[in-house]
This record gives sequence, C-alpha cells and structure tokens, in this order.
Amino acid sequence: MKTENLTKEYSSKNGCFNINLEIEKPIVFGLLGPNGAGKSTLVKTLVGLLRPTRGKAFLLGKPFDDIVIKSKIGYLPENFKYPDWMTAYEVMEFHCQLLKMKNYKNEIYSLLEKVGIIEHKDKKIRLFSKGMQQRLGLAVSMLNRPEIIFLDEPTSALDPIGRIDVRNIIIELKNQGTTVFLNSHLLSEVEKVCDKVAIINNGYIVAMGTIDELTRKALKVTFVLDKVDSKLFEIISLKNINILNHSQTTLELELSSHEDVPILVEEFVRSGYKIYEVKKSQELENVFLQVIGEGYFDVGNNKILF
Ligand SMILES: Nc1ncnc2c1ncn2[C@@H]1O[C@H](COP(=O)(O)OP(=O)(O)OP(=O)(O)O)[C@@H](O)[C@H]1O
Repeated sequence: MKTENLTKEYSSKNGCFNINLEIEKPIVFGLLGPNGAGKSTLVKTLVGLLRPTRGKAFLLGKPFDDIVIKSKIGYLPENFKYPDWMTAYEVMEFHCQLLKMKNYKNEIYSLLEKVGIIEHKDKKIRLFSKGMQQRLGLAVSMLNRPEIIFLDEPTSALDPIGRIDVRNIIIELKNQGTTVFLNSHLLSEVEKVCDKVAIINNGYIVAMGTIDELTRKALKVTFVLDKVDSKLFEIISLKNINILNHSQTTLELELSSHEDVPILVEEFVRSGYKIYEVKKSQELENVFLQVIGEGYFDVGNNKILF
C-alpha cells in the first residue's frame, strides 16, 4: 500500500490531508487518533467510497480505484447496519452472491465459527446485540479472503473477551499474509497488535513508526521500593536520568531505553534497596498525549508530516 499526498477535503474543510504511507509487506498497521481526526475519512478514501481531492493511492501495486482491487480488499465500516429481517447466514450468503462466490456454505460456517456466532446463524439481525453485529461484520469483511483488510474500529461494541477474539483473528490474518489496516482509538489494543502505527490529528499524520520507535522517547517506569532517600537520588543523578515523580517509596523515572530497567534494578539491589515492583506505564498513551497535546513529535528517522 502506498499513498502520495493523499487528501480528502470535505466542503467543511475537514478531512485528511497530505497522507504519505508506505506498507511493503503484510503487517498490522494501526491508525490512531482522537474522535474526528480523519481516520474513517482516510479508510473510506482508500477503499474507494470517497473520491480524493488530490494525491494518489496504490493498493497491491495498482491504483486504488482499479476494479480488480475491489475483489482483493476487505472492509469493516465503523457504522453499518444489515437489514434486520435477515438472518446472519442470509447476510453472509447475500455478500457471497455479490462476490460471485460458489459453494460458499462451508466458508460461511467457518467464518461464523471464527467470529464466535455460529450458534446464532439462523437468528434475525434484529435480535443481535451490537457486539454480535460487529462480529458478523468482521466475518463479512473476511469472505473474499482479502489481501488487505480495513477494519474501522472493529472492537468498539465488543466486551473484553470479544476484543481478545478480534485480536487473535487480526494476528491470524497477518500470519496468513493479509495486511491489516486497523483504525482505533484504543491505545492498548493498538499497542498489543500493531507492527507499525501512525497517529493522525486534525487530518494530518503527526507521528509514524513501529511501537518501539514511537515509544523510545516516552518510556516511563515506576519503581516501588522499601525507601526513597538521598542516596538513591544520588545514584540516579549520576546516570543523568530524569526523575518525573517520587514519594517515600515510589520513584517515577523517564528512561531512554528498555535496557536501562535491568541495569537500574541491579544497581538498586546492589546498593541495598528492596524492589517490590517495577511498572512500565502505558507507553503509547504517553506518546499519544504528547503528540495530540503538542501537535508535534520527533520519531528519530521517521517521517513527521505535521
Ligand atoms: N461527509 C462529511 N462532510 C463533511 N465533514 C465530514 C464528513 N464526514 C466527516 N467529516 C468531518 O471530517 C473530520 C474527520 O472525520 P472522520 O469521521 O474521518 O474522523 P474519525 O477519526 O474517524 O473519528 P471517530 O473516531 O470519531 O470515528 C471530522 O471533523 C468530521 O466532522
């Protein structure tokens, strides 16, 4: 997937602007951003539902609007509604017919099984909960065994078990060679599953990189010790480490590398301190707040397009 200055500007002047993305091999790519940032707009443009105002996009080596591409991508929209008089099986069957699939019964059963609603296959949609509908939408989006699948907030209606199920499906898709483009504002979810992340704010990509690259500069670690005293501060100051917060027994530090954690633990223990806990704070959340708050983030050699 490649985009070159891809822009969709609504008459309201909102949208997404100058998007430059490049995904070379099957990965899980996360697009993260607050409400109204432009995530759905970008995905709708890539799947051909919106016409770009300017710029280019290529999927699987072809222009994104090439008709051949449509049969190779999957799309789970953020807000969708299937006719409520149909059963889950009928919805799947309808999409199989649209895709001109033959002998689809087993495929339908296997996908409904995968998303955990096989026992509801003959139930009408009007009796489905939001989460069950979302699971059905996910099954529909996988029907054509897509090479790229766009999932717009796939877990917004799901309970924690449902979220884990979707995470496992995403990982399985990637392992089968499918590129997964995941829109989300759930940081922990993106952190667990994505190989690469872009953060979008006000329509612009403000940071992009692997989770490791993005979080390198925002590593916060809290140590819970038997005591925090001047000797401990001295050890830390000799290492040029920033102290973010402390109490009589806790110490929050800003570290530049994960490797600093075992080094510090060893040094604290050698100096006679007891360590009860070492907690890394949700790192991507720190980056997210930093970028969204300040509108700018430096990610080493990665592109910053703000
Ligand atoms: N059809 C439209 N016409 C005009 N403006 C629109 C239209 N659709 C979306 N917008 C505006 O474009 C901006 C981006 O919206 P978009 O739906 O892409 O955001 P999002 O990141 O997907 O948000 P959310 O997380 O809330 O779903 C918002 O300011 C929104 O109000």
